[in-house]
Amino acid sequence: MSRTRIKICGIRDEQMANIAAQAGADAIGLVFVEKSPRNIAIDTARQIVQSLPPLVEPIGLFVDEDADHVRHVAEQVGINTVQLHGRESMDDVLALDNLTVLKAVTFSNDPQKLEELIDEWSDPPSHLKALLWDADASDANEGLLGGTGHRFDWDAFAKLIYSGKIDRLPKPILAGGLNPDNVAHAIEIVQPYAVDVSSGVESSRGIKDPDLIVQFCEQSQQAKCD
Ligand SMILES: O=C(O)c1ccccc1NCC(=O)[C@H](O)[C@H](O)COP(=O)(O)O
Repeated sequence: MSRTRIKICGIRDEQMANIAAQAGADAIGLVFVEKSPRNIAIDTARQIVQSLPPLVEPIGLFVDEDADHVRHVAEQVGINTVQLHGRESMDDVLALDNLTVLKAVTFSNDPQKLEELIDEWSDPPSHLKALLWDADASDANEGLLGGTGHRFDWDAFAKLIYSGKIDRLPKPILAGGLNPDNVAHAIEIVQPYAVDVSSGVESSRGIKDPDLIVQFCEQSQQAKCD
């Protein structure tokens, strides 16, 4: 039986980072997107990274930034893994081959859009380790492409996984609209490599709630995995 990894995104201070780590999070997300309510400064991010216990991965999140900027921030903060959460292409990923990359993609029920997505991300380079599947929320939240609490059709996604059509894609991380009440059910349906949450563990926009983080991790850990 394998274990579903947990990423808590949009951490903004050391205390919350350590609550997440203590609760069992494998990774925390640090958002470098100016118009996000979860955006943090480089100095704050560096302090959070330095305060983390070993074996908890800090992940820097960017939207449509050029490679030099991403590399510069990663170096300043001391992170080795980045999440590209905009409309980045395979070429953008290839330009970051000194980093581990997670690429966010939008799940669509439209077969043609799915085919295009599969074509684009099949046979990835070795530093592209996972695709983070999120809901299409481009109209919501001031145009932000993530952290909106929107979910997508998990049953359709599970069917796609079991069809074998995305076997040549990087490992799937399930995101979008997860919270402590639905994460165990989502894991049981989809059996993703990892789950990712932001607004589902917040008491208000951009403000993380320690109790919800703990509940989210407990529920994820208790879910039945294949
Ligand atoms: O978190 C943000 O503010 C954000 C801003 C711009 C692009 C992406 C962003 N977050 C991406 C994440 O990894 C979220 O955890 C993911 O979209 C799920 O969000 P939620 O539905 O709120 O759990």
